Amino acid sequence: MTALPEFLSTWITEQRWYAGKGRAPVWERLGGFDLPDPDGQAHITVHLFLDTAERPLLYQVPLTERSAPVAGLDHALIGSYEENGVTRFVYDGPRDEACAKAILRLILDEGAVLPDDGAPGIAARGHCVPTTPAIEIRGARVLSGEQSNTSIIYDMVGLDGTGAKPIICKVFRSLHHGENPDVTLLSALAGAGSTVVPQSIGHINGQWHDTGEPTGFAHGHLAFAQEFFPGVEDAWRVALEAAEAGEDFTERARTLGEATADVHTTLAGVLPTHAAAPRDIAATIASMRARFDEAVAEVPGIEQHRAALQSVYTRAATSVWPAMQRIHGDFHLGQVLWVPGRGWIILDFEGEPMRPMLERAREDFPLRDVAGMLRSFDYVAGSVAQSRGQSVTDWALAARRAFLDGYISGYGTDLRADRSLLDAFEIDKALYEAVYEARNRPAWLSIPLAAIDRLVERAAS
Ligand SMILES: Nc1ncnc2c1ncn2[C@@H]1O[C@H](COP(=O)(O)OP(=O)(O)O)[C@@H](O)[C@H]1O
Ligand SMILES: O=P(O)(O)O[C@H]1O[C@H](CO)[C@@H](O[C@H]2O[C@H](CO)[C@@H](O)[C@H](O)[C@H]2O)[C@H](O)[C@H]1O
Repeated sequence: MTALPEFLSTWITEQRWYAGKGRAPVWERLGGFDLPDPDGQAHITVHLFLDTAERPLLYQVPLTERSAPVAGLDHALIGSYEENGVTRFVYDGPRDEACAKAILRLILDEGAVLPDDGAPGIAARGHCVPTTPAIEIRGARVLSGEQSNTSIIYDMVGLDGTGAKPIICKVFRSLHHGENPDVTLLSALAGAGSTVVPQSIGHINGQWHDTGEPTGFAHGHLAFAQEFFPGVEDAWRVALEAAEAGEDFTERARTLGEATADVHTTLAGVLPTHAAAPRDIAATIASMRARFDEAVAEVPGIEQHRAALQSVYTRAATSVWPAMQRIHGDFHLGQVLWVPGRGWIILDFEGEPMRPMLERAREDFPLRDVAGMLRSFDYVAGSVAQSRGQSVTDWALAARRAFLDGYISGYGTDLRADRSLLDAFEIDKALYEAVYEARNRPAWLSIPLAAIDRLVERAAS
């Protein structure tokens, strides 16, 4: 395939991971490479397409092309086109086992592939964690459910035929020059022996054309593979069920606080940290003010809090700020799994999807994650009130308190000593959520708006 056919462009714009909804895309191909198919039936190509219609966004689109349709693969068929009188059938790569297997094989074999346009250098290189046992892929399927990327689940078998743990490989759909924090942070945590994240298996690094870079090429992570926990529920579901049943959640909230502190302590031990300089504090306060303006633009009613929030931010600026370090960045109950026999497992260190990737890859304040999880317990109450008309405010308050207790006992700093600083971060997260809900789930907008009212009132008292 040389140019991007219309049917493929339409398909891309319909995918959950396509961010440019509501306008016509303008495509440019910045790179691509072929992966070997051991069966020789499929032509597997990973395309990197840039949409230049507005703010340029680069997408990773693995496809397979076949000369005849494959029985049982209709769900993955995107369309067909003619080339030199021959019809080519185009499939969504991750849903075609040939491509799914080739992606993981590149990681397990630490393979390297050349660009398909003759550009110099390596287009993609797989890296595998040395402790990964010798394993073979038995089957692959795409994870169902809402996702910003595309994850493939692999059933694995040991080379001696014995069972092996399944693997999940996240294929990043939106690509950026530089590190993807999900890979860097989860690899660093797993490498440091943390038991509250999945074990890492490996990742793929890629290179593509970028006239904005001095070398003419950009480099970034294309995919990340890790241990998969089958049949488990995320903490959002576990908490929701407990709240609806009026079940005490404080012990689990406390251990989640401890697990969060464990992640922060480990990250501070293995990756750079630095004391918060006046310019860091000023930049954070400026970003909070910018967030407020963004929220007002999306939800004009928030303007009523302008004066009160000015004093919240002014007061926060004079607080004693903790050191800066790498953090999760978008921490909420949906990012945590409850794994029976193992406990809480924390996932998805990609940071807030609405923040530029460069910002997400910098040191930040751990308070941001604490505030994120506090908001999430409030969301449980908001969701139960909406869906069942049931008030679980006390449940949420107790969970918030227990989470903070667990966090403080593990992290060693009493965050309650200067509650106004933590409140500033919580308000900031609720403003982010107001924008997120206004854009994605207007029916839930009242949840962050009620929290903003409450937090502003408390700050003023
Ligand atoms: N290691 C894992 N084990 C089990 N389920 C997982 C694992 N990693 C991710 N998941 C499931 O996939 C979902 C999406 O993963 P996530 O990392 O949040 O992807 P995305 O960044 O695309 O949203 C999670 O909410 C969880 O349900
Ligand atoms: O897609 P991500 O998981 O990276 O995060 C985005 O979507 C989340 C919703 O799925 C959103 O989280 C908000 O809603 C949750 C309940 O669905 C709640 O638990 C969170 O506390 C709340 O922030 C998240 O903000 C957004 O970045």
